[in-house]
Amino acid sequence: MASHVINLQQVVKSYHDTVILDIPRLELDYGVYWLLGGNGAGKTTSMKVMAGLIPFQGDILLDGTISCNKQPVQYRRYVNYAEAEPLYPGFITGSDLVALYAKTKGQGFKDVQEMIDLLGLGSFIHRPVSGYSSGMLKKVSLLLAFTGRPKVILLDEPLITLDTQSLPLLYTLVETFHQQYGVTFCITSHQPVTAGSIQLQVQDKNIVKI
Ligand SMILES: Nc1ncnc2c1ncn2[C@@H]1O[C@H](COP(=O)(O)OP(=O)(O)OP(=O)(O)O)[C@@H](O)[C@H]1O
Repeated sequence: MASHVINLQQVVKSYHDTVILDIPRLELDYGVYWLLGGNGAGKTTSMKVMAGLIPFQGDILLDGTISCNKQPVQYRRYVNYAEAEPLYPGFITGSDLVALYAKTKGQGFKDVQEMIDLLGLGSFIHRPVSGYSSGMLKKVSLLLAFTGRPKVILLDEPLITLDTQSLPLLYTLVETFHQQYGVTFCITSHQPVTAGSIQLQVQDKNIVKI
């Protein structure tokens, strides 16, 4: 039987003495998941834990073999994350970020220049990010989440600050990466990004399928 793409085992995340997440087990197979929950429920914390970006107790297995806590570098190579409100040092350019990601993530499924053109980033990608609007920053962070050859892409509030013309482009990228490249998505959003997404909810510190 095929392994689960993501398998959370006894995951507990606390900030100081306050337990924010307590997830005894959660198994996610290939799919597009839509993560719901009220303000402060723990959606962003869940995404950062699944991205392997913040410490937590327990473990997460990718494809049944790669442990987030024991093989963090390998794990993070295959799990991409775009945060809700991206922040980068002001002096760096979008192109610098793309070059850095290309170097660390390796050859991507899709040509980066093609995605730059698709998302309309060409006119500012060579400028320092200190001059970007929040929507421009958001587009760059989304582009970076689609670099390399991820097995999982986590998108935290990908729709906020994006203009209406960009929404269908993002939907297309998600569909393409899911259907053609076999990528599993977990997305927090106030509206579904794709039809047929599987709903999850952060409820009482746990993540449950609804
Ligand atoms: N760095 C931190 N230090 C301490 N507490 C934190 C930290 N980050 C988040 N929290 C707390 O963890 C809880 C969950 O926060 P989180 O940002 O994950 O919620 P969320 O569901 O994404 O909320 P929202 O919908 O408002 O963005 C909240 O009570 C928040 O105050």
